[in-house]
Parts: sequence; C-alpha cells; structure tokens
Amino acid sequence: MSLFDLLDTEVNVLPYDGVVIYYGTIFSKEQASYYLERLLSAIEWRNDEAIIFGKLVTTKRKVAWYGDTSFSYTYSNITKTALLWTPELLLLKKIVEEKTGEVYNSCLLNLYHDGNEGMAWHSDAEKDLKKNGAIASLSFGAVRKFSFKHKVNKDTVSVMLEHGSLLVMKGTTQTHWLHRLPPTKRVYTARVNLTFRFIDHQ
Ligand SMILES: O=C(O)CCC(=O)C(=O)O
Ligand SMILES: [Fe+2]
Repeated sequence: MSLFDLLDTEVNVLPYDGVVIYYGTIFSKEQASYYLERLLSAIEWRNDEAIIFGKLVTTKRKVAWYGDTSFSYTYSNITKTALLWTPELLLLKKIVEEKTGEVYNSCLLNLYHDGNEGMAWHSDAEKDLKKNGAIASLSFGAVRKFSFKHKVNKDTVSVMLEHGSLLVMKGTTQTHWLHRLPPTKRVYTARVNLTFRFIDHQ
C-alpha cells in the first residue's frame, strides 16, 4: 500500500460494532463561516419540544427539520413536519452526498447557543429512519466534543467536531452505540449541526 493510499484510508472512530468516519474539515474557514451565518439567518429555528416522563418540555436548544417533501417524523414522542429544502441546504446535501457516497432525503438541524446547551445520550434509530442507514453530520461554529458509548460494554470514544467538519455514522452504529454532545463550561459561542438522514416508511 502506498503512502497516498494510506492517507486516503477512512479510519473508523469506533473499535467495533459500527462505523463512524470523521472526515475533518471539508470547508475552508471562510466558507464554513459563510454557511454558519447563512444558516443562522435563513433557517426557521424553533424551540424543541419533547415529551419526557409524560410532561411537555421545551429545550433551550433550537431545532429545524427540512426534507424532500413535508415528511412527518416522530422523535421524543412528538410528530414534526418537515419544511422544504432551502437553496443552501440543498447545496450542502449534495456536497455531503458526494463525500459520503450515500443519499439523504431529510435533515435535522440543531442550534446550540453556547456550551450550556448539549444533547443527552441517545441513538438515532427511530422507526421512521432507514435501518442501518447512514447519518451524516456537518458542524459549523464552536468546536464541541462528540462522544459515543457502547450500550453493553460502556466503552466510550470521543471526537472533537471542528468548524466546517463532516462525520458519518453508519452500519450498526445506532444499534450498538449511544452518542451525545456533552455540555461544557468552556464554550461561549454558538454551534450549528446538521444531520442528514434517510426517512423510510412514509
Ligand atoms: O449536535 C450534534 O453534533 C449531534 C446531534 C445529534 O445527535 C442529533 O441530531 O441526533
Ligand atoms: Fe443523534
């Protein structure tokens, strides 16, 4: 194997039971900052609602949900309806599809205003999602830690998600691993994350 092949090899972040590829930054700092500003202003950000232990809870984190059609999608016990792609989301989807070699029909966006906001341990294996389908995650803004924990063995692995970076979770990752975005006292600026997904069972 030549050095070129070696540099081109995709390294799995997970030791077993799934595949997570971290591509690092796929945009220049200038491009990434342009997208961050566009997403902050052009996306219809909403407070996220969830039903937890039977109670309706509103999170500080903001969310938005876009797709090919006005899909309905259920997570945290609430059914949401997708908005149709904006031009910049469609462009980002195409770039991510080319990089990851997969196709996506929807995107969940999260806006974390600062390090006080995060996302608790979960896996993205809702019944509407294609089984073992790839989930591609684009990050803009503050660098944040992203962690995986094996559901049985409790092994944990973390990656720092940089401004303008791409990560993909595929194979059996959602079956065997949880992931989270831990809150941190050290981050004072905003981060926007986009997870491109494939919704089935319409
Ligand atoms: O913000 C992130 O990097 C993760 C978001 C996430 O796990 C999700 O939207 O399901
Ligand atoms: Fe997730």
